[in-house]
Amino acid sequence: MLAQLTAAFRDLQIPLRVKLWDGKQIDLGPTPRVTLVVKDPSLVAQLAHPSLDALGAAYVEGRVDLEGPIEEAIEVGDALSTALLGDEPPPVEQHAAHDKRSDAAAISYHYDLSNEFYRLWLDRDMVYSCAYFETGEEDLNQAQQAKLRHLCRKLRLQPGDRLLDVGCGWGGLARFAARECGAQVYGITLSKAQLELGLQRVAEEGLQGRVTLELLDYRDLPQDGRFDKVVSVGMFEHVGHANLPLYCQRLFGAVKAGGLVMNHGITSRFTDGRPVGRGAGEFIDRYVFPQGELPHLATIARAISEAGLEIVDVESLRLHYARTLQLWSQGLERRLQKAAQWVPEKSLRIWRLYLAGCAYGFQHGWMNLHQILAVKPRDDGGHDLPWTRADLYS
Ligand SMILES: C[S@@+](CC[C@H](N)C(=O)[O-])C[C@H]1O[C@@H](n2cnc3c(N)ncnc32)[C@H](O)[C@@H]1O
Repeated sequence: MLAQLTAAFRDLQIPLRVKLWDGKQIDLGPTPRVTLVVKDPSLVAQLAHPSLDALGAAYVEGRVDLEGPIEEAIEVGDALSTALLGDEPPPVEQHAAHDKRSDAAAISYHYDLSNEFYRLWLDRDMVYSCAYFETGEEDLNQAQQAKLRHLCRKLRLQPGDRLLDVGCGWGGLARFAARECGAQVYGITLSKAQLELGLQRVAEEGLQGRVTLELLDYRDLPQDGRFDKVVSVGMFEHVGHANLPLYCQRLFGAVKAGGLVMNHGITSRFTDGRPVGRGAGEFIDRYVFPQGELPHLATIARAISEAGLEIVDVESLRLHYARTLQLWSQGLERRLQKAAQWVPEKSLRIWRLYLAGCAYGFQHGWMNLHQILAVKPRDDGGHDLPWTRADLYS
């Protein structure tokens, strides 16, 4: 078996050293930058067919260790996987059925991990979604504030506007919209840990009269058109293909006629929503976002339109998310020892791979990020948007 592996690795020219359990070493290229320490002989067969899921699982389960910078390990892992498996896209996957109970469990798994852990590498406001860079040189705090401003501008938020924030996280956008734009905000999340810290931060800023945060599933949103504007940021990735029509109907039912809806989230590269990256999608599903699904822009655009909303503006921010994830990953890598105090070793290994891997995936176009702005037209077909986008950049 080992001879097979050595033969498979020959001539690959990848800067990787494989250190085996018995002390033997195989260098795949002249100047290895990353070392894969294989602790378990039964892994040899998998190494000859290295899907990113199998490689990631071996690291998460502690059957291999990595030496070298995490972003280089991702690059080398992808090179190895591409060399030995080729670049065939995976088959179309079956999409999961989603219900409130399984969605709540999936959300708790990810977001209730530890507020202290997330605080270590997110920005001050703990915004957990793609930031917005005007030059690419900004730090995370600046870029997340710019993102919140960009969203509020696109929503043309006015003092007194009633804003619904679907999937509000730790409440960064809700507080920004109340503080900077004078909006009345109602935010919902399914994560108890997020809600607890979110409420604490609202109170610390004295915004209790203007920001209400609650634990609520989007399926239970009021449907009487009471909101002037609706925003959903980094949330619809949890909804699932099967429920996209229902999700969009709930947004439609929540907003008044003439009101605006912003859906900001990750979209798939493939129109049929199949996962990308030789097993990277399976890894994310298994360890990072159980039940997460990425629809293509065309799929979410169809669901939004069929719900009765009219799409008026779409912006791709793929490279903004690559940069955001790179900054998150670098932040975590700088604080690994502290992070280990807040989460088990297995979780730390998962989040290290997830952040560095997604930075790489966005950079290489495995997925995209779209902000989709829509209006709920009034009966006469009118709405209140200005004629041009000039106000966004003034
Ligand atoms: C990636 S976080 C984004 C948080 C926030 N919008 C931000 O940008 O920082 C996704 C959010 O969606 C929420 N969420 C996911 N599924 C939900 C559901 N079924 N109902 C309500 N909220 C949900 C999660 O609880 C979490 O707050």
